[in-house]
Amino acid sequence: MAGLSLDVSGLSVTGSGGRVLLQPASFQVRAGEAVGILGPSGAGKSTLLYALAGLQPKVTGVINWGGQDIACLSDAERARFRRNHVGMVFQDFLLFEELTALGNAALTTAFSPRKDLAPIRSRAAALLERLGLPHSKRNVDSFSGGERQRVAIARALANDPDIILADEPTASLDRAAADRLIGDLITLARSEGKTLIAVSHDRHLLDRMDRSLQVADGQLVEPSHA
Ligand SMILES: Nc1ncnc2c1ncn2[C@@H]1O[C@H](COP(=O)(O)OP(=O)(O)OP(=O)(O)O)[C@@H](O)[C@H]1O
Repeated sequence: MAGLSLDVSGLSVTGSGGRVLLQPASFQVRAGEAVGILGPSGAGKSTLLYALAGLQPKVTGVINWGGQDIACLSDAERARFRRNHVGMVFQDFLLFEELTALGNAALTTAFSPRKDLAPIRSRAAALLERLGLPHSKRNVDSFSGGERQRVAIARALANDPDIILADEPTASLDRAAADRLIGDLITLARSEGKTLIAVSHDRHLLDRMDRSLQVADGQLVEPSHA
C-alpha cells in the first residue's frame, strides 16, 4: 500500500486532571512524505504522535488521514483504522520476549480478522531477512538492542501499512546501530511510498527526513525545514 496524506486542524490533547498537553495545532503531511518531530524532553512530541495514531483518549480537532477524520471515529472504528493503515514503532520496542523474531514480526496475525494470514507471515519473514536478521529459533529475549529494534520495524511494516509512526526509534542504540537502523527505516518507507512520521532527538535521523515539525512546551512551533 502507498502512503496516506494527513491534514491536522486545531488538534489539541488533554491529559489527566484536565492538563492541556498539546495546544491547538494545524499542519499537513503529503502522502509518502517523511516528517520528523523534534523538541525538548517533555515538550509533547509523543503526545502528538499518539494522537495521530488515534491512541490519545482526549482529543479535539481534526486528524484527517487520506480523507477520513479519525478523531470523530468510535474506539472500535479507530482500532480498525490502525489495524488496516498504521504501523507503530514504539520507543521501548514492546516485543514479546517469549516469541522469536518472526513470532513478533508477524504478531499482527494473532489479532487480524483476515482469514488469509499467510501473506502477512511471509512479508514479516522477508522484512526480517531484508533487515539482516538471521532466521532464528531464538526468542528475542537474547537479542541485542539493535536486533530488537529491527524486529520492531519488521513488525510495524508486516501488515503493509500506509503510515509508519515511530517514537524515538534510535533512542537505545549506539551510533553505528542507530545509523544502520535509520537507513533501513527510511529506505523501506521510501521504497514503498509510505508516509513516515518519527519523533526523535537524533540529528542523523532528522537530517534524513523531508522536513521536521518542532514541539515546544505543548505547542507546535514554526516548522523547520531539514
Ligand atoms: N495522560 C497524561 N496526563 C497528564 N500528563 C501527561 C499525560 N501524558 C503525558 N503527560 C505529560 O505531558 C508532557 C509531554 O509528554 P510527552 O511524552 O508527549 O513528551 P515528549 O516530548 O515525548 O518527551 P520525551 O522526549 O521526554 O519523551 C510530559 O510532562 C508528560 O509527563
